[in-house]
Amino acid sequence: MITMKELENIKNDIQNIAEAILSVLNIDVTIVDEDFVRVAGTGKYIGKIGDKVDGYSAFKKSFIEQVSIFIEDPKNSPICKSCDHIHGCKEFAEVCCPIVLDGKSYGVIGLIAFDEEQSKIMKNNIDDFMNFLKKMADLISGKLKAQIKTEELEVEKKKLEILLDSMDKAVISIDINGYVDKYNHKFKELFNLSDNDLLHKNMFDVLNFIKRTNENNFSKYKMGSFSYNKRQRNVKGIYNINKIIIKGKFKGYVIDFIEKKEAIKNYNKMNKEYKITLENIIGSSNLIVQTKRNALIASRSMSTILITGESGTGKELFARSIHNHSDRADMPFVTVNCAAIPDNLLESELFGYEEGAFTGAKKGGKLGKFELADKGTIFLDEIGDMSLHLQAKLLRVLQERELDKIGGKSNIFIDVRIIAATNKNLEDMVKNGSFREDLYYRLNVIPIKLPSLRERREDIPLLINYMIDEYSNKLGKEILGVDDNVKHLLINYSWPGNIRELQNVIEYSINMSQSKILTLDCIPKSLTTVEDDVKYDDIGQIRTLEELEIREIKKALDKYKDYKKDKELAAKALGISRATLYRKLEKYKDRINVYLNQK
Ligand SMILES: Nc1ncnc2c1ncn2[C@@H]1O[C@H](COP(=O)(O)OP(=O)(O)OP(=O)(O)O)[C@@H](O)[C@H]1O
Repeated sequence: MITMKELENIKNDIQNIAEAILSVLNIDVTIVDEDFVRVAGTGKYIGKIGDKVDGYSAFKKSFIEQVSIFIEDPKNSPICKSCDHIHGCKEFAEVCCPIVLDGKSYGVIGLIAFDEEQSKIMKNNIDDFMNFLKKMADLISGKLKAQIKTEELEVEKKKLEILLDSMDKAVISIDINGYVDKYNHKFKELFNLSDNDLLHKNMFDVLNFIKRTNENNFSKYKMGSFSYNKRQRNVKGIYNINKIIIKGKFKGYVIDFIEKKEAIKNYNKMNKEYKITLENIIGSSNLIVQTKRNALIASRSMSTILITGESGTGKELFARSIHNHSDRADMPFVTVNCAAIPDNLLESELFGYEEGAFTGAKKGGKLGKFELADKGTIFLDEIGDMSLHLQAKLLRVLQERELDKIGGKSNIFIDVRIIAATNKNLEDMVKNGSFREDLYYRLNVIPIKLPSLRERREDIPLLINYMIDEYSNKLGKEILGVDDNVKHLLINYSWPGNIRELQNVIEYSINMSQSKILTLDCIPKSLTTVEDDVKYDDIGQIRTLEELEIREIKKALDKYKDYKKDKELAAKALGISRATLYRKLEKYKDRINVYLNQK
């Protein structure tokens, strides 16, 4: 918001307009700003520019009410009665018009007749005079608008410059041909460049690790790594290219650069913020307690770990906790999902490549995840999905502890702890030839098998409470717990998706819940309506006769729910009388009525 008197800023333009009016109409002009200080004038007003004219009542009225005013006879006009200068007034007639922009008055422009002749001309052509004056006032407000916009843009520009300079990334913007537009201090510092090195220069000449290219294929390169060795600076790092597109038109690029050591520092910082430990893994069942104990012992060793378990059992959580308990905790923990990256990209993702390794390889080469994890831990998730070709490469890394980069002249020694995980049965895969036996033994030095949720049902109430707390906070709802029916259902469900599925169910239910206690009506229908044989697993789970009875009654009621004689038909199907069915419904009313209400 500009606060200084705006007309003052364009006073030269205004004076030119005043003189133009005089030369057309041959009548003197005076223009005042919002404080009634004269900013322009002609004739006898020239010497009075800068004077305050607050006694002019017609100007005041015009300014406040935003109306044009014509005063035919100043000495007798009611408007002029309150004017301080009424007695010594030398005016014969006057027209004034407010200068208005976006509903706000900024000043007044006035034409003053100082003799009979001028007054006559004015009176005879008053409509034209008014129109003309209005046009001139619009001209001034147009100039004012442009001036305000320019100042706003300057403020924005300054803010952006400060913002750019306070960034800890080096940033440069270039036009579509690569000519340097803006850059920040960090950019000059990173590459040891001065303003002279950059002024009117082409960035592709200054930083020749970025390939000069045309718009279409440049866009392919969204990021890359670089190695810059010039002007006593030897830096390696990563850059990101962002296209500037305005109204569908391509206007240039903004490129940011980050040094490798900074990137690693940031990576570590992010990891540190996610400092999960074994104590945070919820569960007090014998199975999970024993698994946590094994994980803690494994964390103290440098040997490779293979974590197995169904999807959603917490394999990544365990891997992170093991890293965080190890003496590598302050170094990076780098995750690679071997199933999510296409095989042809996985090799360069894992091992990186040297500059010029193949056509299309980025200048400066690429850092692999193994290098990024130096002195830390690499977590190879879904290892069972790795191709046989890459399995051979990984085996070499495990055996030699050396990285053979694509196109690399020398091998790089790596100090990385490996934790692999899979939900596949690797032994079966070894048998059918889809997983290398030698790699399997190299990975499986310390095996950790995570139990499924249904093998540790006693942990479910604990997990439910923990997740209710977590999601209530996240979703801003006050949920205190679950009712007995929900608890019963969740404990007995088979949980094929394990803890991740439980998390989803709790999040969904909290979203749906209208009360502070979760009831069956907010549980996903998929859980409450699945066939009991699916809902309950059969591994070692023995159901009570009462449960079986309830299950069969529910089934019968469900089957005949659309029939008029539903109870009679259900009783018949169950081989009992209607009276017995009603007796049982009364007995199990809590569990069966809730079930019925959901239908
Ligand atoms: N014991 C636990 N206590 C609390 N949350 C847990 C626990 N185990 C797992 N989780 C949570 O469950 C979700 C799934 O865990 P994670 O991703 O580690 O499983 P995963 O076995 O690696 O799954 P996938 O095989 O599908 O990759 C995560 O959000 C994790 O935080």
